Amino acid sequence: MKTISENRCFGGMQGVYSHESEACGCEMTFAVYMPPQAQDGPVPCLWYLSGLTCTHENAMIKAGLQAHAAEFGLALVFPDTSPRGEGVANDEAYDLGQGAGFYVNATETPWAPHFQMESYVASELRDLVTENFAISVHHGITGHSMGGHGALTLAMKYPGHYQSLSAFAPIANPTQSDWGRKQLGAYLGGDESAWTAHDATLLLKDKGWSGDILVDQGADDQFYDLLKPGALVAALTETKTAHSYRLQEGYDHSYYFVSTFARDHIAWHAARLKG
Ligand SMILES: N[C@@H](CCC(=O)N[C@@H](CS)C(=O)NCC(=O)O)C(=O)O
Repeated sequence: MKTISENRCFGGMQGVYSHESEACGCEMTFAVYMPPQAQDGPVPCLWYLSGLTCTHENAMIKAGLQAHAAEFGLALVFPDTSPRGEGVANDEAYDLGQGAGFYVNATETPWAPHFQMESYVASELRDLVTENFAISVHHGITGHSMGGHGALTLAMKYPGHYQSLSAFAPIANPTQSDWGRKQLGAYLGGDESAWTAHDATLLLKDKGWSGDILVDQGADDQFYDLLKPGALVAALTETKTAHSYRLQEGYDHSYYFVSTFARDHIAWHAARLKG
């Protein structure tokens, strides 16, 4: 693991690091925020998965999570959204390839050799940060848009991995959306039965979630129709999953929306990760 930068931030440390990823077969960059409480021993860890076009950096500099993480004593991990580099497959579209890994393990050409973001986030990077930082066994997960999809699906796919769950404007029903069908088809192939394990709405009905879920969604989100929040809310209701779904009047899809509700999400996770 290489240190790219470390900056004191709200009494803790915002770091950016890179490492050679076995899962993705390339160098991966990620960011970790350690709160001041970590000086006294391991702290719970909140994973923040970012959306389309993002790197580890967008949320780190725009979501304003660090002040709240310092207040509540949570570490933050910001993974990249895909493998990157010259030898890594890409596409001209902003929503496929580099910057758009969708948190799945690709099985199809040309993506399969590097696009293994599910294993990367759920296993490899988790092991790496747990070994190298004062992080406890308590992990929560959240994310925005494609990252909200990643948070919801990884939490349900890996029971026991994450003890708390929330999302900001998640891609909630990707098998029924152009933000999903295109990418799941490219990465996993045309057999749609392979897609269902990567759709939060379908996973909720199939496997469910053992805890409760906080979802914030902007009512003026310019991508509202692609995100399909209604399908997720219907599944939450149908499965009697405890949740707080908040449709936020006037808010769009941007980091102004994410940063506005960042403290509520940190408080949600902190309350569930202390036990
Ligand atoms: N077509 C848009 C879609 C991308 C987009 O809005 N991405 C969201 C996540 S889905 C984002 O977080 N963008 C980066 C940022 O706002 O810093 C663009 O390329 O700007």
